[in-house]
Amino acid sequence: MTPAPIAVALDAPDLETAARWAHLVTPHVSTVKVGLELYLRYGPDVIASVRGASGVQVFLDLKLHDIPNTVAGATRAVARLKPAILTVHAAGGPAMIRAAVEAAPQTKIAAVTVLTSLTPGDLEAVGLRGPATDAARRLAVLAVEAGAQALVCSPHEVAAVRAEVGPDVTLITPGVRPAGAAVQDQARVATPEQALANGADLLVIGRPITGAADPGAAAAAIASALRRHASIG
Ligand SMILES: O=c1ccn([C@@H]2O[C@H](COP(=O)(O)O)[C@@H](O)[C@H]2O)c(=O)[nH]1
Repeated sequence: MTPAPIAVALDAPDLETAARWAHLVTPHVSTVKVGLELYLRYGPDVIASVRGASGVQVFLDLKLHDIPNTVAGATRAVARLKPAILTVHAAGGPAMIRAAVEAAPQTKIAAVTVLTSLTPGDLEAVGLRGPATDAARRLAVLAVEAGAQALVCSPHEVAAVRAEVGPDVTLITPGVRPAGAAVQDQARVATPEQALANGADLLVIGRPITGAADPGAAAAAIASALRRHASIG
């Protein structure tokens, strides 16, 4: 069976836990995601540990955001680990995004538009007036024009972003919660089925899977619900 288009966020406090989660979920999902907590604690070794023998696709979610020269250097430093996807913040601007794209020709650079944890009040407070969709669309176009091959946005904005950037850009949505699951610190959320129906290519799901008693079973259940939905819808 083809693994589901899910990136499991391995936000674990230690390497052993992350490697165990990766081992349990990789039969069911296409991708595992390494974020700041794990990478800052363990560095490059974490990639081999979570990739394991399965060779699952690794998404390195470092959300780089600095001047272009610094981001180019940081991107070169991690490109040798061959992550399939690496994130930068779209708000870093076109020159920064282009620097990342040129520094890692074998890795998809994904630009984060508007963090899924931000509420309308938060957006206003950081000077982004108007709906999240407006900012996400604007940042998406800027990032794609600068060479980004993928974008990160919430399931609420993904249809509008797709309409702006067309079918060839990979759209990645965190902020995904199965019906009834706790929303936690996320703000703009939807179910896995809704996120896919809205046009997402890859769903980022962390705690609803890794916080389950059996993360492998939780990943398998979401994957099979998505398959059922796709065959009915
Ligand atoms: O806008 C964004 C960008 C990245 N993330 C990351 O996705 C996961 C979500 O984990 P959950 O446990 O499913 O909430 C996490 O690693 C974030 O750093 C995001 O949530 N929103």
